[in-house]
Amino acid sequence: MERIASAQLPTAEATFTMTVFRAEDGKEHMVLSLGDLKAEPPPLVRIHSECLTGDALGSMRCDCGPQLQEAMHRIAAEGRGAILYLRQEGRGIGLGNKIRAYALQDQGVDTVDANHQLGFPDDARDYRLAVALLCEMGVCRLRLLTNNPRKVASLAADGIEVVDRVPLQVGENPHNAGYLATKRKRLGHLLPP
Ligand SMILES: Nc1nc2c(ncn2[C@@H]2O[C@H](COP(=O)(O)OP(=O)(O)OP(=O)(O)O)[C@@H](O)[C@H]2O)c(=O)[nH]1
Repeated sequence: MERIASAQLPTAEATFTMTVFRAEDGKEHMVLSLGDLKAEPPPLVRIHSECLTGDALGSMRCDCGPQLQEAMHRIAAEGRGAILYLRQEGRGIGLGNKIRAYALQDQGVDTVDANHQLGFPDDARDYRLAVALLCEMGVCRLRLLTNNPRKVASLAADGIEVVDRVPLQVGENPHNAGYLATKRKRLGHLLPP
């Protein structure tokens, strides 16, 4: 993981430091950070997977956009923390394939079966990327903003101590109710029924 550049990024929530890293496959990933990440208590961290449709366009098919906004808001409120923005669009299958999966979901297939019909696993992400970024920043203990127990387990398996899982339940709407229900029932996300 190569550190490329860092600069200040003023936003409505806070002025974050944005740092770009390049992985061995050439993909660029981003960390938005605030305050001293090595101080106690362990910082609030969000590991966010790229979602062009939700993060940039405000799509209501998923909860990604509101989760990103809420993570920025909570980190700003604490005055320290980080968002790792991983370029693993579409749970790792890429934008074109995610839209193929959306087209299948438009015909009634759920998000997991749509991935399978396209020949992908339900979740193709690799959190070793996140571990490499955390190690680069010297963060070995954190409080993780997520509803996804798989994320917590992946980090723990690679030696990152998740001292607390902080739920991030925002952005439910009539368009994504079925999608969220599938995340809960088939992907193990800790979401209210
Ligand atoms: N393949 C696929 N990817 C999707 C779909 N909807 C959203 N995504 C992607 O899912 C990723 C976000 O993952 P989620 O499963 O929503 O949440 P998570 O990161 O596992 O868990 P949280 O930390 O609780 O948010 C982003 O990369 C989105 O682009 C879909 O229907 N199909």
